[in-house]
Amino acid sequence: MRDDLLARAAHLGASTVHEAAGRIGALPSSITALYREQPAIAGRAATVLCPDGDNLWLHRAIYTAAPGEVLVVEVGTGEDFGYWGEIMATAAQERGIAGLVISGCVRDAVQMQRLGFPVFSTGTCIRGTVKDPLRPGAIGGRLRLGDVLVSPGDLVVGDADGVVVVPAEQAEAAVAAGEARERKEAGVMEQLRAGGTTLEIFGLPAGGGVQ
Ligand SMILES: O=C([O-])CC(=O)C(=O)O
Ligand SMILES: [Mg+2]
Repeated sequence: MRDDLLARAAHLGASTVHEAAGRIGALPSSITALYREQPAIAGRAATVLCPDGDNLWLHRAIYTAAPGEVLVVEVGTGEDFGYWGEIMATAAQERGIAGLVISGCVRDAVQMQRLGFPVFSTGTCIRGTVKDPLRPGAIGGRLRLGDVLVSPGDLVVGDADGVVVVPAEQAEAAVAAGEARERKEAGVMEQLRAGGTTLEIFGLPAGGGVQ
C-alpha cells in the first residue's frame, strides 16, 4: 500500500471509505477519537493482542512496528485499564508510528493531545497495567474488534467519525470508489443549494404530508 493511497484514504475519511468498500470494516462505535481536533489518520495495521490489564506486548510492538503503521490493539474483555499514555505515545512518535487504535482505555489524555498523537480508544481509565512476561499476548496475529477481523497490513482509517479497517487487497478499489462517491456527493450538495430536495434527488417516496 503506497503512501499516496494512504493520504487519499485519510482525506476521504472513515465513513466514506467504509461505504465505498461495501459497508465493511466499521469498528465498534465505542472506539472513538480521544480528543477534539485530533488529526485524521490512515496507515497499515500493526496488530497487537494484549492480555487483560497488561501492556507489555504494546511496549514491544512500539519497536516492531514500521514507521507509518497504526497500532491496532485487541485487549479482550479487560477494557478498564489505562493501557497507553504519554510515555508510550512519546516513544511511538519517536519511531514514526502513525497512531493507536485500541479496544480498551488509555490515560494521559491531555498530554497526548499536546503531543498531537492520534488515539482511538473506548475511553480513558486511570487504572494502570502490569507487564507480566508470563502472560500470553501476540504481535502480528489476526484480531477481532467487534465483528471486524483485522490482519497485519490492512488499511486503517480513523477520524472524528470513528475507525474503519479494510483488507489490504481491497484498499485501492475502496479508495477509488470513495473518490467517485465524494464527487457524486459534491453534486448532490450543489443541487441542494440550488433548491433541490433530498427526496427528489434520491428518488425517495415523500409521504407523511411532505409538500
Ligand atoms: O505507563 C503506562 O503503562 C501507560 C502510561 O501511563 C504512559 O505510557 O504514560
Ligand atoms: Mg502515564
